Amino acid sequence: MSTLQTQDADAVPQPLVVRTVAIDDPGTLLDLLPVDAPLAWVRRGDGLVGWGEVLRFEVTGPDRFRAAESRWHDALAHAVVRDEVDLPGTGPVAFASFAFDEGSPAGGVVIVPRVVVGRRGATTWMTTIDLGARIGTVPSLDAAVRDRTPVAAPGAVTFTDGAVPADRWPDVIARGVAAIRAGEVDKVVLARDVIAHTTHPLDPRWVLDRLGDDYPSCWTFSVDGLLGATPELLVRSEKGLVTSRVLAGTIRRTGDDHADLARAAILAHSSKDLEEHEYAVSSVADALAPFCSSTNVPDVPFVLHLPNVLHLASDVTGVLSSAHPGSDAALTGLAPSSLALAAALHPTAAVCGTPTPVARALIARLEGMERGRYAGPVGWFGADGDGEWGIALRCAEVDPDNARRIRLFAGCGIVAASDPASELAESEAKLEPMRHALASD
Ligand SMILES: C=C(O[C@H]1C=CC=C(C(=O)O)[C@@H]1O)C(=O)O
Repeated sequence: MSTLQTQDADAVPQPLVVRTVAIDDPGTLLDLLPVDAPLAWVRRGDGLVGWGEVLRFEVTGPDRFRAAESRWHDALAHAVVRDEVDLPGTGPVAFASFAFDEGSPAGGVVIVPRVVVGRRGATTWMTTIDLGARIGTVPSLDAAVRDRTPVAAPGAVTFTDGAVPADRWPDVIARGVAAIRAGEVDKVVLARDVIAHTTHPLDPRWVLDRLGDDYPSCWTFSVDGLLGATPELLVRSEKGLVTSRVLAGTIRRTGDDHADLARAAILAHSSKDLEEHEYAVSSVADALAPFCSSTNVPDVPFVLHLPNVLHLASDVTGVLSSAHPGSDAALTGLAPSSLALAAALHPTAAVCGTPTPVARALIARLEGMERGRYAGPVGWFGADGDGEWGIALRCAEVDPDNARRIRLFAGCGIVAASDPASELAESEAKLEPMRHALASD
């Protein structure tokens, strides 16, 4: 496991100096972002945006979540914090995203921004984070965003095959179905990628603005070149309450509202989709149970309507028990952080399969693609460990060496009754948000 941070490792670590103040309504959060390395976690206009980099930790391997958490604790150990708002997302905040696979070179990255602007309902705030300085006055937001360059369109976009060409992907699915019918696994989630080539280097804000407008019920995120709008919340942990929005089971929308209502009814009664969904819900409920004194797992999913697809969805909730046997929390008396919960939940059967270890091995054998940070946890956490982590879906990764090259991802849950051609069509529907967000019209 390796970690890396922007501070000189041999130097005496300087304390973080953090100040949060209430500010007047700054308008749309995403509109505040700079072109370089924007950070975002926004849904329905609420959430956090950030920029600048006070600290950066890079982690790899099976221990990547724990390593990230311990670096964050170290950074906070001597922090000087003045928080005049005291809400989730105020005070010290770090954004992070992690690879799906423990062996992935993508590992994970934690970024502590210089400036965070947040909104929760009618309350808006700004946090400034620095190293080693004394708490001073907070610069005005106007000063912080004065020299923003206008958002630029990417120009014409062409798409080429990713690791597995689209016309060969149904074979991959067929092999997954065969493995299920042979009794190897109950469910496996298989994914593909597509490469977008833009005329101009991508301005991430172009994509984020469009995703935020088109998919307001999703969590629009941006962390270190990974951009997307995910409908799936891996876990939110806030003052002892945990929530997870589990999705699995999908049908494409037609564009005709009347026809889509009929499709919603078909989805809600599809035994293939209900089976796919049940595996995902169980994986989340089972992973949360050891941490919770009580959980609420809906018996029946609801249908989530997105502009491109309809999903079967279940909101699983729980109350954290402060100390479960055998845990760090049992020793410390502290509840697990949101990142510890995300680590315990990942990978759910919405992105991996059932049983998890066999599905993971099957993905490695069949998929023919390095997932990178696609399908991994992405989100933010604060000094008290509370935070929100989505599953990085409906997303794309900008090539760090070529901002005209962007990798888009989509995957599908496969069960015994899955049809390869239908799954290819479903993956196209899941690519639609990013394809559209990249278009210049
Ligand atoms: C793996 C993806 O979606 C998951 C989440 C919702 C529905 C899914 C499905 O119906 O297959 C997938 O489990 C993806 O969008 O890349």
